[in-house]
Amino acid sequence: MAEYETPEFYPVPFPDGLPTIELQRLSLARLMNDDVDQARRLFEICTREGFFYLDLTDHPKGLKLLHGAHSVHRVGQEVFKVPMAEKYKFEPRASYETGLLDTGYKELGLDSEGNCNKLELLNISQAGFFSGLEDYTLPSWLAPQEALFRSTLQTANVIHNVILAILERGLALPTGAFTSLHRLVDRSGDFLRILHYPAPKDGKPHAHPPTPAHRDAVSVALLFCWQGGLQITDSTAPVDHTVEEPEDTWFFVPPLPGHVIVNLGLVMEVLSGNVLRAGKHRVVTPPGPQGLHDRLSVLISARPEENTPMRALTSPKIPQKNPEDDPSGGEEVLSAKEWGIQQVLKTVHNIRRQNNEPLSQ
Ligand SMILES: O=C(O)CCC(=O)C(=O)O
Ligand SMILES: [Fe+2]
Repeated sequence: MAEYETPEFYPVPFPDGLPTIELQRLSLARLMNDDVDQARRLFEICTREGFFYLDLTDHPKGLKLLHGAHSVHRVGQEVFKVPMAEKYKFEPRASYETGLLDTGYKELGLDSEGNCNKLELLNISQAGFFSGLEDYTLPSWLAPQEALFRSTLQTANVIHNVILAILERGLALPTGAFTSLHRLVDRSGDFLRILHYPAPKDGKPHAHPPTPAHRDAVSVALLFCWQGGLQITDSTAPVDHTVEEPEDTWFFVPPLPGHVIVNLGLVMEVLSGNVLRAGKHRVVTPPGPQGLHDRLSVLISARPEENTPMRALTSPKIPQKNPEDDPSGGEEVLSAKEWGIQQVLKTVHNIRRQNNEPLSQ
């Protein structure tokens, strides 16, 4: 068995016979070695489904990230056991309701005893550690993991930027057009997130997906998971949730050992004038007997520096809006921070609506 394999994270195999999608597999080593064909495939995927598997086992940076994610998984197995009252003390930023969900604890569903029964998140802020602009202190039950979180965020930032550099070349943008907006030290909403989906107590799948259909309000997301549950859709239903995607348009993306699932976020749609596409996805209760086990995932996402104007960049490959087509004189351009808060709030409200909970809590 290869040293990066972690069979203990896979309590039950992914069941056969389910609708699954075979995402393309790209190689980190080939992307990092400027392999032209591999870069072309990456660009094409990002103009279509916006989801792919990235093999991390063929490059030292990839192996480093993989080991980091495994260690974070082990941390996740322990830290969610901390009493709820302690977890609530690790607060999200106090802007609007949720801020950018880049730091702090958040649960999305409680049982009658006040314990989380659906989904809880721990967010660790990259800017908190690296921007030098804040005094970022983790609660005592997370503080021993600071070095692990720092090194995992740092390695992920390198890989985010490998992908962003390929996308800026594909769009014929000047070198640095994307990467200079995603520096490790920027003030941004970048985060490392541990997600915990407790297994339903009655053993039956949740009536509603614990994470409903959405696209991430980020630039690039790196998702590690070990249980099934992640699904993507080929439905063209609008993302405003006025129309539900038909059930038969959802396909499972099974976890693949040694690989991270990469998905492009909505920021890249905006900056590329919709040439690049963010992948719509959701997370349902893990299928079959996997549903009897808690699900943990680790998500490491890059966002642009918080003052970045959220509008299309200029390039011959990016269709430019003609101001004469817009009698209102153009929409207000939000900063990455304002825009991100709006997007996160939409997703959180959608979860609450689905759970029949009041919208502000
Ligand atoms: O837990 C997962 O597998 C995905 C979570 C997700 O989509 C998100 O937090 O945006
Ligand atoms: Fe997501």
